[in-house]
Amino acid sequence: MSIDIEAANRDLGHDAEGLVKWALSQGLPAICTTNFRPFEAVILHMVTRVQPDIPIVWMDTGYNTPATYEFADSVSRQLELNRTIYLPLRSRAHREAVEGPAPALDDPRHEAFTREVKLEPFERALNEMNPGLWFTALRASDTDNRAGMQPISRNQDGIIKVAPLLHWSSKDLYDYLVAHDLPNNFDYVDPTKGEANRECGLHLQH
Ligand SMILES: Nc1ncnc2c1ncn2[C@@H]1O[C@H](COP(=O)(O)OS(=O)(=O)O)[C@@H](OP(=O)(O)O)[C@H]1O
Repeated sequence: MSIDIEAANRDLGHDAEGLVKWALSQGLPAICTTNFRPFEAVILHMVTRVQPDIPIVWMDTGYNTPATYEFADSVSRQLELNRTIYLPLRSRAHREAVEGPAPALDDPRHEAFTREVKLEPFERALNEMNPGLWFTALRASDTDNRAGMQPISRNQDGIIKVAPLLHWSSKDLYDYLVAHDLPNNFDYVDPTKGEANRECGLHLQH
């Protein structure tokens, strides 16, 4: 039976938990990516309530704050996440010894840096896990590109990408954390993005 994405977007577009249940009932191998940015416990809690052992994929660029590493471990323990970490092929120490600190956004080396620390590890994760369904916590307010998205789409790899929280506000996310007694992490930076309302390329290419 073919999957009717259009009907699901129409019927469930603003119902985050309904989207998660609909997606996981399609019988496809699923993953959820996370970077442990602010409010990330919401998506992690929501997907694991329906499928406790769903693979959680984190590309650790090597450039997270100590608070993000602590948060990643404590929320993984609290939710008993089935987490797999994908690391770049070269360590941060190695890269910095020969190339120096992370290049700024306007540095011509920035694109290669992003490919090395985030895109290649993600493509390796896709090759190894071969998911048919991919949950992310993208939000319409993140970037102009995301403002034009639907919560469910099929990406260029043929994977059904689901963003259950696409239409949620920060207040909605905050209220969910409080209601479920979940932690938060605001001490977060991503050297591939520089600014929060930028795309690093992961969601433009996949
Ligand atoms: N490092 C890393 N590891 C795993 N997953 C990651 C990573 N970076 C981005 N993502 C996925 O992309 C979602 C949006 O993240 P960002 O806007 O912060 O960054 S990006 O520009 O898309 O890379 C992000 O959404 P969240 O689910 O909110 O984490 C993830 O699904």
